[in-house]
Formats: sequence, C-alpha cells, structure tokens
Amino acid sequence: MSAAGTAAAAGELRTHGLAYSAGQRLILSGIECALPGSAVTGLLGPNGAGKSSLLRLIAAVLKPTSGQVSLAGTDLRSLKRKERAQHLAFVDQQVDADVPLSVADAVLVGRLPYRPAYAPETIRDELIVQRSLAQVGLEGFGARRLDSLSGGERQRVHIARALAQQTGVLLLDEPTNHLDLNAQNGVLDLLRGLARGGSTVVAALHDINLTAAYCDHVIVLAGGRVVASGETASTLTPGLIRSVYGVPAVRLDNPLTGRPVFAFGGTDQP
Ligand SMILES: Nc1ncnc2c1ncn2[C@@H]1O[C@H](COP(=O)(O)OP(=O)(O)OP(=O)(O)O)[C@@H](O)[C@H]1O
Repeated sequence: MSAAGTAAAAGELRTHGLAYSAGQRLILSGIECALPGSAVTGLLGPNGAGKSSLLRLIAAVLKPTSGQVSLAGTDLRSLKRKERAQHLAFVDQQVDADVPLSVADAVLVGRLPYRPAYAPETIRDELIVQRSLAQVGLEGFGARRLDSLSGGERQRVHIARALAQQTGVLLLDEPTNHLDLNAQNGVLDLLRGLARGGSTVVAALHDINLTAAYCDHVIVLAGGRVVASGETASTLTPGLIRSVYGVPAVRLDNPLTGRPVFAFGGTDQP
C-alpha cells in the first residue's frame, strides 16, 4: 500500500479540558492531549476506556460536555462542517455494510466536502477514488457492491474513503479490525507513510505490538482519563501495560524489525 499523492501537512491537534457525558454517565473528563503533526499517534486503553468517544469528539461526531479541540491553533468549532471535512477524516469502528452502494461510490463520498451541492463528480474525483483504492490494495474493486465484500475488504474501502477526502488529519477507530496479518501491516505502513508526508494520524488500536511497531506517540486512556502519553518507546513500558491491562509483560527486541516487541503472561486476575 502506498501513501503517494495525499494531503498536505496538517499540524498539531490539541484537546483542551475535554469532557463528555452521556446522560448521567461521565465517559471522559479532563482530557488534555497533544496529537502531533507528521506522526502516528496510537490511542490505547482497555475496552470501555473511552477511545472511540475521544475520537468521535475530535471528529465532531459527538459534542463535548465541556472543552474544545484545536487544529494548528484553530478551534475546530469555528469551522463550517464542510470546511472541517476538508481538514479531518474519520474512519469509524462501526462499518455500515448494508448500503446498496458500489465500492467506487462509497469512496466517492470522501469527495463530497469539495463539491458544491448537487454537482456531479469530476474526472479528478474519479481519479482520486481510483488512486485511493489502489493505496489500500483494492484496485479493480470499484464496480463491486460494498455488501459483497469481506470484512477486511470493507474496512479498507472505508480507509480509502478517508484517503479520498485528502485531509491533513486522519482519525481511525481500530483500522486493523478484520484485517489479516499482511493487511494490518499494509494499513499501518500506509498510515506511517502519510505521517511522514506531514499528516496527523491518530488510530485507536488494541494490538500493543502493532502500536510499538508503528506509532511514534501513544496516548493511553483508562476509566475515561489519560493515564500516560508521550513517545511510544519511553511511554509503552511493561509496568504501564500491567497497570492498565492487568497483564504482565516483558519487552524484547524484534530481530526482524529492530523495534520493541512485548511478550505477555496471563492476567493478574485469579
Ligand atoms: N451513549 C452512551 N450512553 C451510555 N454509555 C456510553 C455511551 N457511549 C459510550 N458509553 C460508555 O462509555 C464508555 C467508553 O466507551 P468507548 O466506546 O468510548 O470505549 P472504547 O475505549 O472505545 O472501548 P472498546 O475498546 O471496547 O471499543 C463505555 O463504558 C461505554 O459503555
């Protein structure tokens, strides 16, 4: 998968005192974090820690109870919806498969922020769609129906849609879900390439070793709060993994990549 021909530099995303409640339930509070440009930031934490909620707040799918999100110093609330969609693309965790769309039309949705209302797509839009599909290894899939694809193929279509949006910021909720080993590494290679080209990439991940291999930075959530953040190499330690996930871990060197790799023991629970 290749990161060629994508958006320009985006800058740092920052959350300022972000909090979110659903009804009486406090889901996130006091979220102060910096998500640097030209980097992949991994969002980690146990089930229910608040990763999806945080991504949705940043993507403005949810409205915070308090606090704000800024991009390169600009409050995202000051941007109109279409303008925001030219800066920021979001691949949600729940992938809707039952829409009777072709793959090309699903990816073309990523071009909507650039089209006047009711205007047809242009040749440039179609070329961007083809290129985005090629970037995720789905060349030749354009005419297929979305609901005829496998889970992993559909996941890549949604990533292609976000690429077609040509934003400097990419937010992805478990982008390696449903993907086989090769495709997982392919998607993360692609994200890393985009970050090297200037993009701000933020991905919620469950796989500690993919995080260690591909993320420049990590933000670790637990119980709706940030419990650790910083450069992956210094932040992601066996002690942190044990305290957050309750799983003993040791850090080793992966002889194939030179990156750290973790081996895990059983849980702390009896
Ligand atoms: N609308 C809602 N009403 C009530 N509780 C909610 C709502 N949305 C999220 N929650 C709760 O907020 C918590 C955080 O959910 P969220 O999906 O953000 O966690 P997560 O870290 O992404 O989890 P996972 O790793 O399981 O996907 C969970 O306990 C969830 O049940």
